[in-house]
Amino acid sequence: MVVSKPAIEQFSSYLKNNKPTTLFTQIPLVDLSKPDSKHQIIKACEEFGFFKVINHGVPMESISMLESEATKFFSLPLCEKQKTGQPQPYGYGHKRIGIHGDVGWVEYLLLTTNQDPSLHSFQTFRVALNNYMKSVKKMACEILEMMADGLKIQPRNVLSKLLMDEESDSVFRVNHYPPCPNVQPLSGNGNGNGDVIGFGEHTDPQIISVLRSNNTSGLQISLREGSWISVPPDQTSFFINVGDSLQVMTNGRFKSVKHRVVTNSVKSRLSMIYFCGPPLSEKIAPLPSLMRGDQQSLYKEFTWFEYKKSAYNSRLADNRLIHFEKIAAS
Ligand SMILES: C=C1C[C@]23C[C@@]1(O)CC[C@H]2[C@@]12CC[C@H](O)[C@@](C)(C(=O)O1)[C@H]2[C@@H]3C(=O)O
Ligand SMILES: O=C(O)CCC(=O)C(=O)O
Ligand SMILES: [Fe+2]
Repeated sequence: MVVSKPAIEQFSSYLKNNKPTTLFTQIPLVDLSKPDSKHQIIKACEEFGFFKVINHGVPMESISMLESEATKFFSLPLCEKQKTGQPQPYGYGHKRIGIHGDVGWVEYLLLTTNQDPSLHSFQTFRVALNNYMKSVKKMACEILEMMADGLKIQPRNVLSKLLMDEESDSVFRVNHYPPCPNVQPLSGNGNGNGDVIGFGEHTDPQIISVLRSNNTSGLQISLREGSWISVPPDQTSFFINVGDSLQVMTNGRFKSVKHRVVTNSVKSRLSMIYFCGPPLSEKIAPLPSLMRGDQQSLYKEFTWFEYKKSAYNSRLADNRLIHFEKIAAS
């Protein structure tokens, strides 16, 4: 993969001014087999918009099968990978993320979770993917139901039903970050690895995102006060991001988490992410059962279709929700 030097220098100087901290902050850990996990989920969503999940019930075998198929795919010659189509937005992409000039040290495959035609010439990959997605979707629904319980809202499938809907607009992404030789080493940046951005800072537009990666570091999340912390990788666990849609559905009680990926100079990183999206026609608004007394919505009314359209017209680092906020009356 070739990235022009000016682009790399641009990233290096960006990172110099956005150094991650190594504060003693711990990533919230939720053990799904514990009876109090619903309370831990709520706390983590309120404080970080992010948490790690163990005892998730996704068989290690289906994770490893997908990882191995994805690794095989990314080691194919470029022309083979391009048979899955140009990312519009679905298909194989490298370096360019979206269509508005964002770039990263990454190649990826972006797919719909329905019968995506992109993988028709990669049957074993498709089988491994379907198998994996089935278990991950089940876990995501369980987490969304625990969230409803923790928020004390009824019915408990108020969020998970959006994923179960046949029309659910969920997306699946596999990212491969090849090792990236350091161009301009930075001292003391706290992450001990590359200086180049693999995937620029952003929030995910959907409800939640369910991420699994191999044991290579790179993912960082932004804390509320603006500092960045590195997420220690754990290939046996999953990481959950609160997306913009869940921020709106909780009327700002949960905040979508800003995150990014920096490259590693020695090891490659492989991540697979299930972005849990509602049906396109779904109205994204604060859940009525969460609104107390005369509490007002912080957001204008919109559908997922409207939000997605606007989001896909934005740059990665943009604040996408700002266009949908109500102007506070003074
Ligand atoms: C620059 C962009 C890539 C993105 C669409 C967008 O215009 C802004 C949101 C981006 C994002 C981030 C989370 C997911 O990776 C993604 C698939 C999504 O739903 O929103 C990507 C989009 C993409 O890669 O096309
Ligand atoms: O690859 C990763 O670890 C995270 C990528 C990401 O945030 C995304 O694809 O939206
Ligand atoms: Fe993301």
